Amino acid sequence: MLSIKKLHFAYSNSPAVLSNINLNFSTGNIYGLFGKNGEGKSTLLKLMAGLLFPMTGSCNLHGEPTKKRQPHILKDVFLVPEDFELPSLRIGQFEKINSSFYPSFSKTQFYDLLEEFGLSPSNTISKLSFGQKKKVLIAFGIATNTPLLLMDEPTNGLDIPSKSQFRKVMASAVDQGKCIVISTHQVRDLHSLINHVVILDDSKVCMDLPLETISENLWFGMTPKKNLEDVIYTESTLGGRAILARGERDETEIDLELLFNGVIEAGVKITESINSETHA
Ligand SMILES: Nc1ncnc2c1ncn2[C@@H]1O[C@H](COP(=O)(O)OP(=O)(O)OP(=O)(O)O)[C@@H](O)[C@H]1O
Repeated sequence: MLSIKKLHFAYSNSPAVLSNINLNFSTGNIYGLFGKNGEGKSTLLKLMAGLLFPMTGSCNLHGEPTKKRQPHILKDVFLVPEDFELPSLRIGQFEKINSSFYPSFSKTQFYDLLEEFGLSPSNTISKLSFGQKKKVLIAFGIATNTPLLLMDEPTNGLDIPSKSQFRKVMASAVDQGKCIVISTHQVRDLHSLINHVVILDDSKVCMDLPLETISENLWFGMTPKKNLEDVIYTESTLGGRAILARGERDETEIDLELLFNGVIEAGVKITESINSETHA
């Protein structure tokens, strides 16, 4: 669906934010996009949405460059940004004005989602809190039913019950015709939601794998492994020492936070370990 090839991007004369990025995003998947602060996650999402343009390389949706901003391409992508300004309108008015850009927009779905989030179409947006405004955008984004839905830190500003609501709402929004990409630092908010991990580090993609491949090849746990040679990365936690090790075909639940820290600290060892297993 969306294909990024040899993409380079820098802001004016600054060093490259993204360098030689190659990624493919396909329908039926929910991608988790992770990276440290300033690694270029928001920049990548904006490039995907056609809001920024690659310096070299390409970013194509349905084979056409998003940078051309053609209406028949833009109708198929919606970005829920991290920071935003919304007009001082009632939610219902906002919906009437903006829904016309998205042919598959469902007003019923939007209103149902608003209700789920405890909001009403008669609410005035400027009188809402940041978290409530974010809920309006999340609900609107899902209701656009665009084949590509991009979300930048969607759970930032949401309270604890709303984070569970977010997971529930997202799970109901997934279908085989959609591709969803969610960038976040709140990895626990994506628990059991994503099925593919993309990690950016040092301007590059350092992991791009389905969760299935990760769980087949890596072992996550708290108990010390007998065979210390298998251990790739460890870190202290309140409950003891968390361990990331080479898999033994006994699948364990993926700890996304441990995976992220492990990839940043011991990336090559992890990639080599997965490659050697998958090529065995
Ligand atoms: N408009 C801009 N002009 C110049 N530099 C920018 C601009 N926006 C972002 N940057 C720089 O580009 C780099 C990547 O920023 P970006 O916001 O994409 O990172 P991020 O991974 O989303 O970060 P975070 O996790 O902190 O949200 C950072 O070094 C940032 O300072």
